[in-house]
Amino acid sequence: MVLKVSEVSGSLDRYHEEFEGAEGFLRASFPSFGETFVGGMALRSKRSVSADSPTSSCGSSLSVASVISTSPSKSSVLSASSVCSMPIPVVPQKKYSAHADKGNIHTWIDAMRAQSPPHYHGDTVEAFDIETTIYNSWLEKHPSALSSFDKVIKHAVKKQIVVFLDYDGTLSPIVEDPERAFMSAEMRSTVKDVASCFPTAVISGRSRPKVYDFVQLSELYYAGSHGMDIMGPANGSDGFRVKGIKARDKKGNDVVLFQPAIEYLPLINKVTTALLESTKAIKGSKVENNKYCVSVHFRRVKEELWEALAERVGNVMKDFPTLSLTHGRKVLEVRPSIAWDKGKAVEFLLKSLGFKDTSDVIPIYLGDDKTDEDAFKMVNTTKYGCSILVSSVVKPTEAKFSLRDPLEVMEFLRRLVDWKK
Ligand SMILES: O=P(O)(O)OC[C@H]1O[C@H](O[C@H]2O[C@H](CO)[C@@H](O)[C@H](O)[C@H]2O)[C@H](O)[C@@H](O)[C@@H]1O
Repeated sequence: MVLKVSEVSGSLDRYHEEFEGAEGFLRASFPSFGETFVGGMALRSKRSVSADSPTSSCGSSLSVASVISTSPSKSSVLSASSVCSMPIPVVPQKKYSAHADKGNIHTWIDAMRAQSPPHYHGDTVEAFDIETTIYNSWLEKHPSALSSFDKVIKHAVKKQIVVFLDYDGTLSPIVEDPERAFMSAEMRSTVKDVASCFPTAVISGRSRPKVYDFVQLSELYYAGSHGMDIMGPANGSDGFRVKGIKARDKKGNDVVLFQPAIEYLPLINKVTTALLESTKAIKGSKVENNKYCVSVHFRRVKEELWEALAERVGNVMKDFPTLSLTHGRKVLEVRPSIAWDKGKAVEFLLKSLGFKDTSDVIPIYLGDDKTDEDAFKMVNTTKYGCSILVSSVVKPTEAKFSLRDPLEVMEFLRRLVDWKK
């Protein structure tokens, strides 16, 4: 059986209706949940192949050599005098849902699946055709940033491009073991070239020192913990509404360190200990402390144990009412309930770079995950902003453009460099 394009488009529209219906239901049932929930297209077949199946790493081995401290507890990059005198900025509180009832647990699990939907590699050539047709129909709404390259750089002659890069799934392929998510030497050298042409920042859910260890390029700006730990340039940051702490990196450069969730540090360490204890019996689970947030990984846990794991996470959360849960690709993330996200980090960095008027700049943001959606939204509010989702499967997204995988990301970045040169 071969479906006509119109029939497939119909399925896609029906899917969107169902997704929106589910989101409406969730909003009604859990008023605060709409802020974090994102659904996704779960095209399932009996013999599906995961979009996130382990990919071999082509990365080089990494050594710990950085301008940034690798110990989350030490601020070795800072000159002591700079740290103490600055007030901790007050960031408005934002409530996410973290109730551990069964309804929510299933919602978390569905939301995690939605971020990593399987490829619909059905049993037949026709099934493959359907998948391709549905993907192509989605591509019409989120065209490839490669085929639309001229559109992306249309205004770039007179404006300054600033590049924002997510790490996992964007610069490095998704792999089973988060400790081995290396980026390739080619990608590193490409990002280095990008940074020699445009201001470039990496914005990751990882802790800042950890993502630095993976990337190993001192010429970039880094925001770790989903933007809650930013090291940016000192120039141009004066006058910014929420000031960072003036500091100096190991090379003697002036930088600004901005950590809006700093007072949550003891709590994050406490919840990490509690999560480690409560999840240790679940085989394959992993708790990763990302300094201002904590990831609980489901990727190596058998699917039949996902509910038990989510339930344990939910039970721990009951003791931490000021923390919230969000989700990503086979991961639940515990974070402070503050109104700060990757979008705010992009805004902060743009202002820190001196772009108070965003119509002077072309921010280009590339990311693959739910938490990148906040950054897409922010970039879309700017006149020339370019938001790019990295995904080889259909996902609901705010991004205007798409790229399939880190290899296409590298090709896109190369074209940016070539265009500049
Ligand atoms: O914002 P990012 O840089 O994309 O970080 C988001 C999370 O990425 C990592 O987890 C994801 O990648 C792992 C390695 O490929 C994969 O095993 C895992 O299933 C993914 O969720 C990282 O380990 C998390 O701490 C980050 O929050």
